[in-house]
Amino acid sequence: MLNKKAKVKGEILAIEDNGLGFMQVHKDKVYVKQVLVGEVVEAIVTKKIKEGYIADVVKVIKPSSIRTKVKCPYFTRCGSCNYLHMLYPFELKLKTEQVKGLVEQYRLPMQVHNCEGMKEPYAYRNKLILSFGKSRKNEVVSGFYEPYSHKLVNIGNCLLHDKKSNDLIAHIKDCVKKCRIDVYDEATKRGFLKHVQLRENQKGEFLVTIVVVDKEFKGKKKFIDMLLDGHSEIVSIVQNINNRHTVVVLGNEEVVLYGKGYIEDTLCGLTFRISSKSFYQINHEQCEKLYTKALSMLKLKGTETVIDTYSGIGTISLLLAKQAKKVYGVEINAQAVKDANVNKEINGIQNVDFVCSDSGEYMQRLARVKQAVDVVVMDPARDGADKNFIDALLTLKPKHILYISCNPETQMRDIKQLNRVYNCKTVELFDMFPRTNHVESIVLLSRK
Ligand SMILES: C[S@@+](CC[C@H](N)C(=O)[O-])C[C@H]1O[C@@H](n2cnc3c(N)ncnc32)[C@H](O)[C@@H]1O
Repeated sequence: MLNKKAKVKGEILAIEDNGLGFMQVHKDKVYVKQVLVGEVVEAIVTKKIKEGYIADVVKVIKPSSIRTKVKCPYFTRCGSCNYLHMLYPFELKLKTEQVKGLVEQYRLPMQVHNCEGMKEPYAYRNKLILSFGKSRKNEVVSGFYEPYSHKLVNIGNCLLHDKKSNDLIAHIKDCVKKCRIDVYDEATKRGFLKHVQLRENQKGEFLVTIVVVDKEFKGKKKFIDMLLDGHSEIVSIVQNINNRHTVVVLGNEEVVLYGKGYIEDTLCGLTFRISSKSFYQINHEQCEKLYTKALSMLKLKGTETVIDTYSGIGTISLLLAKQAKKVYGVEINAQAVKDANVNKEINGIQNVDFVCSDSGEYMQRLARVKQAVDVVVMDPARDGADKNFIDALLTLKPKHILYISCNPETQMRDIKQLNRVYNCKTVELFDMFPRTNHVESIVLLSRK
């Protein structure tokens, strides 16, 4: 049993899927931030978790040869990146090895291909959420959260965002201060401004979403005028109202304060409208590679009916439409479905229908009427698919299932259940989130 602030010393035996280095200290498991396999380190315990303890590294006694100088001044505190201290080729290798480990753990007969990285693995994020809060001294703090904590780290430039985003963050912070906007304090649950979400398209245009606790926005005009002054890259500003005291960033209600309330982006040759509440892949370059690979893996003939589940704003559905007879996109977020229907119009595509539904329930409905389905594409959130969904797949038995995931752990868990009916040969990995412990993965399952 270790106390908080206990000093521990030892060798890092593995890097876990969550990016933390594993160290055994007598009977205790200690997970150390920002270390590498084989390193001998001294660390200080900061938190007790179910599996053991979280610790911060104090001194690297024996550094790894793949350790590199970190270029970010916030790295030791901020929770956005966790692999900045590792040479990038080794990050790709680690991600590949970790997925191989999962495949072995679930005893799946699959070959894991090397993770496809970026040439320049920085400045790729097209979305960011700047959170606001107060320090103990009651000063305004704005930035990203520390990992495993609700403490905010005051961020200046972030390496994962381009110069335009970083400049806009600085400008927004300045406007908040100058307009004396009351920021939200998590401790007292008081204050007005919680977060600002930025979304950028390929043209460098921004949709700015201001998340506040109330519809009444005192000093709104002055704030908006100041935000826009000299910043023509802001094409729209939306006020999002979130008065729930939870970790969920966006509320349901929105008011458009400036512009159209959305931005448009081009991806794989199509145009997509994106609203603040809709999902859109955060790495444009890698997303194009991912979608291109996904489509080529399916080898559609043009005669198939495809169900694209967890379809977001319809990106995959609309790309698939060119190669299939009919596509149905299924998405739970009503705003995303609205965007998807507009995207269908913008791109002049007719053979796609979008349905607002829970994907598991939708699939169950198809299973009850024994609907013939050729192909199911699934791209769920990190939790993976639920029992309803997997059971329906096993009843419907489509010829192919293409499973895209941002969490290979839940993806392999789900594939294990499908494996008695489906063959799966390869796992394709794309580094959608360089310098973090996350990776995107695709598996094609073909009925035995
Ligand atoms: C990882 S995103 C993928 C979106 C889209 N395929 C893309 O590539 O842009 C997952 C999507 O699933 C949606 N979603 C989450 N739970 C769902 C559910 N139970 N049923 C249907 N959609 C769901 C989310 O709103 C989100 O749009």
